[in-house]
Amino acid sequence: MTQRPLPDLGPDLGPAPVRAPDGVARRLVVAAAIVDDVARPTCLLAARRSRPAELAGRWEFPGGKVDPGETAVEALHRELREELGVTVELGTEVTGPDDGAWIITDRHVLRLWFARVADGVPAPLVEHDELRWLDAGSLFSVDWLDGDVRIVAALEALLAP
Ligand SMILES: Nc1nc2c([nH]c(=O)n2[C@H]2C[C@H](O)[C@@H](COP(=O)(O)OP(=O)(O)OP(=O)(O)O)O2)c(=O)[nH]1
Repeated sequence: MTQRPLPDLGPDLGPAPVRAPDGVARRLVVAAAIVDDVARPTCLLAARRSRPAELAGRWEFPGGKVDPGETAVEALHRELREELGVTVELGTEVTGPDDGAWIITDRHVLRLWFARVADGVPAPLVEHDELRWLDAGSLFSVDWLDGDVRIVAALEALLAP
């Protein structure tokens, strides 16, 4: 994925904005498709947001924004430690159609990696109030954030029955 750092974008965009193929500068968000087995995944861990109010109740991939001075992978490990209390081993990146990433909102672009829990038991510590393992047949039994729907559809094809 090509990521061109952009200067002087204003305080609201925060650090590390990237310009997506549509020319819009967005904040980079990193997240994990946590699965039971990165080599042959059969189920995926979904997380229900508890905040902010406009996103509460919607489901997403655990993760968050990259902080200044962090690499994307460092940010992902930090977010998963903070949000779920786990350490993970990363698998391959789930690349998307937008310079290898996924445009998820008009302000955010997502990079997503497969991951397996290496230590700890995932718990909804902050930002989430429920976690759920979904198999291929139940992937759409939860109300995913709008931007995630096409990503989940792509993952559906990658989950073994
Ligand atoms: N983490 C995550 N965010 C997503 C997904 N899909 C999606 O549209 N988003 C949006 C929701 C938020 O507007 C934005 C990510 O913000 P965030 O609140 O998770 O970031 P953060 O943990 O760093 O939170 P904060 O420090 O800014 O409060 O991207 C997803 O699958 N995972």
